Amino acid sequence: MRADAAPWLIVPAAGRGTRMGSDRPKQYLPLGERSVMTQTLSRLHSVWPEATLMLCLDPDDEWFEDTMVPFSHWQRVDGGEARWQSVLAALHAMAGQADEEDWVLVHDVARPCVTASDLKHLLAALRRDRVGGLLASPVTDTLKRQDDGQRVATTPSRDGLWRAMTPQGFRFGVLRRALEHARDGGVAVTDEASAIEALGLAPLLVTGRSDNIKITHPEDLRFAAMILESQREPT
Ligand SMILES: Nc1ccn([C@@H]2O[C@H](COP(=O)(O)OP(=O)(O)OP(=O)(O)O)[C@@H](O)[C@H]2O)c(=O)n1
Ligand SMILES: C[C@](O)(CO)[C@H](O)COP(=O)(O)O
Repeated sequence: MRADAAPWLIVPAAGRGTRMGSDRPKQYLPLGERSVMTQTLSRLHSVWPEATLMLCLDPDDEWFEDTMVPFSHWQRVDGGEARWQSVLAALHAMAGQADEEDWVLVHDVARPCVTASDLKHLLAALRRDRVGGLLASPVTDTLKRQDDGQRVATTPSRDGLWRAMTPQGFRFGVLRRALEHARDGGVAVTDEASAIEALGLAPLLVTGRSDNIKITHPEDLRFAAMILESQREPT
């Protein structure tokens, strides 16, 4: 792969959106004039139009058919029960096509507000690094740990704590090894970075905008619409 080549893109979109509680998986809900999925794919495409996209979908997905995928090169992959299984399925589908050293960026379909400038900044930082890493934002709230009920047990320090976001980017070979290692060891991982950490490596934290939110609950959808509107304004 050329040093400035586009990364591979994996978009896990096989979730069912249970916390959203809508009539369809949240990636198919309208967001402005598009669906959440089309908005997210368009943001990625605006930076890497020539990239190959691996799009993980629920094998029983009934909603995808009308979705506009802006990429010329893309493949549909059957997702798994958990997010990490969807990502691992995509990596397995890339075997024989990707080189061990190729960069792979994994981005949640549920994060439609990621900006082009954060995407470019992330990849540039990863290319200077030996491990890889993720967009993240320092925690700004005071944190509480609950007791056995719903009362405060302690107030842990937020010093050094970050919110993990996506994209998360690693080289193809190490990311596949990390997720297979997590699978074989029964390690519960909710993102790619935690699988890499379980190999004993330390992913790089790349500061990203805090408005790269993950749509999880109904109010997040309204919030995402406002963020997209605000991002149209010159900053
Ligand atoms: N088996 C799964 C589960 C999740 N995802 C994807 O992983 C991302 C983060 O997951 P989350 O926000 O938790 O989405 P859902 O699983 O859809 O939501 P919920 O947990 O509320 O059901 C989403 O882009 C989702 O589509 C996936 O590809 N495969
Ligand atoms: C990958 C992620 O978006 C980073 O914050 C997050 O871990 C996904 O978690 P979820 O439990 O699948 O929503």
